Amino acid sequence: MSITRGKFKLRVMEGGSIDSQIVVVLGENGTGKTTFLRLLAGSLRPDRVESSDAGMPEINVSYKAQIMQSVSTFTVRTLLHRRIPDSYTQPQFVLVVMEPLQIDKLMDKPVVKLSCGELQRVSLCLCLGKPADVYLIDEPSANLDSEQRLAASEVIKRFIHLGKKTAFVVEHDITMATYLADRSLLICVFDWSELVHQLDITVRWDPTKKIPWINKLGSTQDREQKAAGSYFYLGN
Ligand SMILES: Nc1ncnc2c1ncn2[C@@H]1O[C@H](COP(=O)(O)OP(=O)(O)OP(=O)(O)O)[C@@H](O)[C@H]1O
Repeated sequence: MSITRGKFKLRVMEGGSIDSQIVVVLGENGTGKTTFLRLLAGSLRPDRVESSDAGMPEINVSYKAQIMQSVSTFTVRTLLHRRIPDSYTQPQFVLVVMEPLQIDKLMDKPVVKLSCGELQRVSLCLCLGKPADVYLIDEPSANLDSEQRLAASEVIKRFIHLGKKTAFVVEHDITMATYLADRSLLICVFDWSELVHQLDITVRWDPTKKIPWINKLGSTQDREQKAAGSYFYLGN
């Protein structure tokens, strides 16, 4: 499937994941990691879906956004009670998630007064507290100090493995990413212009398939594009 947002285009190829697996999504800023997670979460719709995706199963997901904001005047306790009423009192969830994230210290604070790091811990708790098969966690280490980053990694790892769930985690902190990853997925920008020069090929836009297409070596199109110095021609 693919999605276009302004000048940015992300193409996602078919893949798979298994239970008890954490897939860490890596890539430079702006390469589309959040866009990929939001596609999986269903909060963004692809503008093109290949036929092989047609049988994609409906997945029950829980998503933690990268940018968290809250103007809620509720206390953390009220928020947990409203959003994850079953999980937040469940002994195993308390032990595996809430205690290591030190949520008990935040219970009586109004959400609007939480620091960014505190809000991050509460957001992670809310995400994991929602029953789901796949957890989509965007930058859980942002705003956390090194001790809390370690705690957050352990929480995610134990929760996903114990519950035999699947997680896709976007992470820039390489220590945390290495610790978390059962598997890694690199989202990259493919620099065609560099590659076509190295291979001495030319590429044109195929209007029917709506993809870039490599010209046959020595063909009229290939020779014309080389003569014009236009190795990678995508039209106007
Ligand atoms: N609403 C939008 N309209 C136009 N372009 C957008 C929109 N949202 C995102 N983009 C662009 O899509 C590209 C991918 O954004 P995305 O947030 O998915 O990247 P990212 O890999 O998560 O980045 P980061 O590591 O900085 O969080 C960026 O170039 C961004 O500017």
